[in-house]
Amino acid sequence: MTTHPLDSLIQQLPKTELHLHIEGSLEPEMMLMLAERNGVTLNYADIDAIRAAYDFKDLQSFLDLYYAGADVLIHEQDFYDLTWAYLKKAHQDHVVHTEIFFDPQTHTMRGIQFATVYNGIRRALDDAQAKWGLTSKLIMSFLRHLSEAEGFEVLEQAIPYLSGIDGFGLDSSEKGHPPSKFERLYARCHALNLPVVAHAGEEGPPEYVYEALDLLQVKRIDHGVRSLESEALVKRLVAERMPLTVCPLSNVRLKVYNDLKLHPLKKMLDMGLAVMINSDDPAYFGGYVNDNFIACRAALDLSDADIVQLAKNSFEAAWMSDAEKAKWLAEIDRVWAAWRVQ
Ligand code: HPA
Ligand SMILES: [Zn+2]
Repeated sequence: MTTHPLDSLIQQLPKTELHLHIEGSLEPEMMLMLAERNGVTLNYADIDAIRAAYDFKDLQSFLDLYYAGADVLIHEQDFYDLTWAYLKKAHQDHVVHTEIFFDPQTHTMRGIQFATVYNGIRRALDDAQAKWGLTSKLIMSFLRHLSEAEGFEVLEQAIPYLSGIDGFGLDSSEKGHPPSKFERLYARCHALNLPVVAHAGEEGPPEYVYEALDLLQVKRIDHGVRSLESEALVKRLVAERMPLTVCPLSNVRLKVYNDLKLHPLKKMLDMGLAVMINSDDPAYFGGYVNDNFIACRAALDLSDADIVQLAKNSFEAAWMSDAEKAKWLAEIDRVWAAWRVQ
């Protein structure tokens, strides 16, 4: 099969990924391997049985599986192997900078030490920077279906490791758990002088996006696609160039949209929203960053200018210095120009 010319542009462009749950990069092969290594019994006989279970009807049906899958992660080396496998994929996709979420409560609730989780992930991130120059940020996410008190508890456990934690996020079951539930917890995060983001407007209404902006003072909105239901909100997001970390294949798998052709990514780009493409939970949703780009290129008829804009937006919204951003934006223009004349 010949490669579509735009797919070689997608491959060659430097990109960042800003919305990736490291636990969601657990491929079935690694799930089985770790289950065996750690003597954990899985409810699935083989890889096909695991993949067959990836037929989600909404966010919650996915989360049930995602938390169950994480049970195979026990030792520091498991977290290292998980993170390393993702970083290798990111590097192959020419992702040069990634900002990943980890959910410590998913593990501390099962009796795994915070340090075990953190040290494994941190070491893999440091190794990827040393080996490939792949830079990264680590964002600690609170599980919003749990209580505020449990959020404060895990934040306390994180204090000794803050030199290697770059920000905080909010994920898990959105409906019924508005950002306002964590206003005081986020105030404490701000007091620690670290930036914050939150999932909002994935399944939840535009009001949750307003709460994330006004009560939690987020630097980015994760997903945010339901913002489109409010014209006033869109206007504000455009005016503020508030980044929305959009995850197209995730949205289709979790039935936010029934078909990728119905996804508003292109419309959002045309409206001037600061959107970019991310994989969210690539092992569960059918692909990594370039898979998402290629699927969107095909379903939404993206142009080369659209693809370049998405890549540029990914740097605009990244937590890196202006000098680093300028360097990568120039590299994008260089790659685009070379692609056009080939
Ligand atoms: O897509 C998601 N949404 C909310 N919580 C999550 N935790 C992992 N992935 C997700
Ligand atoms: Zn997510």
